[in-house]
Amino acid sequence: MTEPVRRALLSVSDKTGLISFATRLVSLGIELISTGGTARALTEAGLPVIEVSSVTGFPEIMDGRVKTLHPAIHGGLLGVRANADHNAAISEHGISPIGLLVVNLYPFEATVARGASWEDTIENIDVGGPAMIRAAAKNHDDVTVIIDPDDYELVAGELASGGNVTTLKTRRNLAAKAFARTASYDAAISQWFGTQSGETFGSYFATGGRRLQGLRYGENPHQQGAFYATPGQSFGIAAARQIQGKELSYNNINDTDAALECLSEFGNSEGAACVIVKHANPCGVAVGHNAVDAYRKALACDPVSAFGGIIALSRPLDADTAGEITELFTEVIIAPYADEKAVEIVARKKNLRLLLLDGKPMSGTGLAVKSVGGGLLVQTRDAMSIDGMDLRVVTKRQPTPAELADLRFAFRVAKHVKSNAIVYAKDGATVGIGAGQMSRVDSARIAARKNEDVSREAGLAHPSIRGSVVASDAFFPFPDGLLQAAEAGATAVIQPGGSMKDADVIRAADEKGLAMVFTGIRHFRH
Ligand SMILES: NC(=O)c1ncn([C@@H]2O[C@H](COP(=O)(O)O)[C@@H](O)[C@H]2O)c1NC=O
Repeated sequence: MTEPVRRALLSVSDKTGLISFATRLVSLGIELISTGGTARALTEAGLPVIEVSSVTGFPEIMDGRVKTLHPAIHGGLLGVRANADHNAAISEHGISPIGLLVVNLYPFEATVARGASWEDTIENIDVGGPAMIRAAAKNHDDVTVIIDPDDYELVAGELASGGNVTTLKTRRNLAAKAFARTASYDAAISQWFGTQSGETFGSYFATGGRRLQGLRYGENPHQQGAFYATPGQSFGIAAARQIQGKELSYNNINDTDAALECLSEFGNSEGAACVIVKHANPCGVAVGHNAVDAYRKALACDPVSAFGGIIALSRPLDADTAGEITELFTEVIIAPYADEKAVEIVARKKNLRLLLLDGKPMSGTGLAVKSVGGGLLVQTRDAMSIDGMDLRVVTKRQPTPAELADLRFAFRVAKHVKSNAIVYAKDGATVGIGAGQMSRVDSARIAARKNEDVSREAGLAHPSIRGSVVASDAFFPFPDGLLQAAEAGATAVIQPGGSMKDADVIRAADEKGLAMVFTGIRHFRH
């Protein structure tokens, strides 16, 4: 039988909701113990509070590095109330049991995010807080632990209705949350140390997250899922704000992420950019004079696949673009901002999800983590851009300036298409995308065949792929893929190079009069 809470220890960096919660505790007859800043806030609010230093008989020392790390506190948290020996120790040492612990930690992740100095960052590693959280969570049979102001309401409600006792279910849930929080906190610390020392891939790897939303299901309805943000990071899909529409699904989030990552390739100087994604692959990408121009050009690549797709724009969503996008069934639109008229237009489609980044970056740095059977594959993100590559023309013919611009565009897109990736482009727009084939020749062929269908459907006299350029995410192992692209009508090629058969591939390009550029860098994406 759990004892009612008589004493609560509150030690919080984030003081959101503290006073109203503590007021409710006092009204339930619960005594408050607290550390320096928290005690000050409570006293200023007129609440009775006992300083931790009077419980420990020891002042807070070393700039607060040692304040709650004392047997009088940890004995009060860890003593098992049903254990006679523990109770004897409690009496012998004059320890007061603590039934409720409220702690949130020094803001380490936020400190790193604001680029603080080494000293400041180190001081923001909380030691006493996690020690108490772990103690209380371990002893959850007797102690309720709160690490998140969001849980104040639940606990205050249960205490009030349960005679100052919370339910075991709640205490267990809060203990699980508490251990996840300290693990996630330590993950952030260990990753930060790794990046500082250059030892990113040490013998242990820790990762953590804060739940942004539960998901109705995972990739398929029989799977469960949730979406977590990496603490301290504020970019990409996890930083986006949903303005309207149905709840995001697992696949929506995954696809929107793919769209944003691709979009992040295009700087503002390249004009407005639009990426349309279906099943994590772009099915149309373009740059244009403005958002609607970019959208039209991107859509023209594969309007059939774009049905039910994700549309990402690098410029604010305006009324023209919103009007055209809403003519087609779309799952998600994401843009940096949206003007009022555009929001109104999108609102006519109540299920259509509109997400805004509010100026936050589309992509960022850090590690990419993928789960495999029994483990995690971890790598640095593919931050290599064509702007940083040493391009080398390997054919007799040099690409024209227009071809070169399209080659650079196509290679940027190929980086975001699942391997084997082949991307045909013309005038700043994709005209054919071959994704995820086990053979590069098949990717080249599929993209060309699709373009023929699309061009016929659009009533063009010739497939628009004629006179395009082509990018390959990795080298052509043989001339066959390149010959396939030449047959489709490509006039220039960009690829990493590095195949044993490079000489044969270059010869084939020369014979067909193609210009070919080697990047020296490949962009596998699986
Ligand atoms: N050193 C300790 O014994 C210790 N005990 C609690 N803390 C932290 O001190 C913070 C609250 O401090 P204050 O009440 O002074 O604002 C909390 O984030 C809590 O996790 C500690 N600080 C760091 O380790």
